[in-house]
Amino acid sequence: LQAARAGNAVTLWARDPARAAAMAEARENARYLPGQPLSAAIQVTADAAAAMEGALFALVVVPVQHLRAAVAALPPGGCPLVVCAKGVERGTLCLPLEILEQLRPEAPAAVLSGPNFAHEVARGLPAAAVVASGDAALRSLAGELLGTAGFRLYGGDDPMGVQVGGAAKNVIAIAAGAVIGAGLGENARAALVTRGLAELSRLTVALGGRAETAAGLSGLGDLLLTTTGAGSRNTSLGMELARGTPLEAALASRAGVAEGVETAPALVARAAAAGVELPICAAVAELLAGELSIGQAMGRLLSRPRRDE
Ligand SMILES: NC(=O)C1=CN([C@@H]2O[C@H](COP(=O)(O)OP(=O)(O)OC[C@H]3O[C@@H](n4cnc5c(N)ncnc54)[C@H](OP(=O)(O)O)[C@@H]3O)[C@@H](O)[C@H]2O)C=CC1
Ligand SMILES: O=C(CO)COP(=O)(O)O
Repeated sequence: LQAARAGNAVTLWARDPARAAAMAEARENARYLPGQPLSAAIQVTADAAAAMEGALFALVVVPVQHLRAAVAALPPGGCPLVVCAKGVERGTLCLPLEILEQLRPEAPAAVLSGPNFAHEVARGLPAAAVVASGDAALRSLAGELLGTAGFRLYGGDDPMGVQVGGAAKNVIAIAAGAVIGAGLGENARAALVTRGLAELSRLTVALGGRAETAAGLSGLGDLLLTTTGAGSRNTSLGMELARGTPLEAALASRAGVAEGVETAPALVARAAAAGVELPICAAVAELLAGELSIGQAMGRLLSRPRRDE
């Protein structure tokens, strides 16, 4: 919707032909963005090769645990990819651009991230994001083609920092939701989020990113949105867990993905491999794995003194 609003001819690809046909017919993505009409500039198809033919780039917007399968299913060659997933792949511990690098090593790629609830961007409400890549031509092309006055898109040359921010904020949001759900108050959440930002920054630097990226839109910006926005799937999941809903039931009752769930253990393992301890993210991973009760997790999240805070 934003790409069309910025004046581009857009092809929306969906993997399910029946759903693609329904969207084309209704001119609406009724499942994910109900009530938001698809403008005439948007064509819908289930044919990935047709969607990518002649495209300047493709936005890849699938959850990170499905990114490898989705990209592997794309036709070979094709256009550069701009990935919007926020998380770490379980097993491989890859960040999104690392998955793309393994599958399409020759193709330029970028990551687009920031404080951007999809339903608000879809409505054209003001927002900002960063598009980061080692490929300067791709990041400026994406910025020019997707940015508008109401959707300010900054170019960035620290894709590692941007990816770490997007992954870590989802895990910290589960912790923040748990703190609020447990009735521990706004002071506790602010303390937790600030310490979460310190974890996000440490990991960013350890993986070769820059601390200033952690303080930007894809780090602090998205952390603020996700840990305070009522619409966050990760924060609301944390709230449900704190109120006693079992993880399976909480996941079954929601429509979209909560990336922090699968990302938490992978992020902690990736950090450990880089020699970095992430106490908040580790507590979330152990809570999700059933290794900590909510009470124990709260103790770990809020009581443990940190030498760097
Ligand atoms: N929603 C938001 O506000 C934002 C989300 N993000 C990030 O974007 C990513 C996607 O999130 P979101 O769209 O909300 O997730 P949802 O769970 O709402 O939707 C998942 C989408 O991915 C598709 N999908 C899943 N598996 C595959 C696959 N193997 N091949 C092709 N398509 C697949 C689904 O298609 P189908 O319907 O056919 O199952 C669906 O369109 C996440 O990493 C999230 O963190 C980033 C910024 C904001
Ligand atoms: O990434 C997001 C906003 O920038 C969406 O957050 P949730 O997945 O927690 O809803």
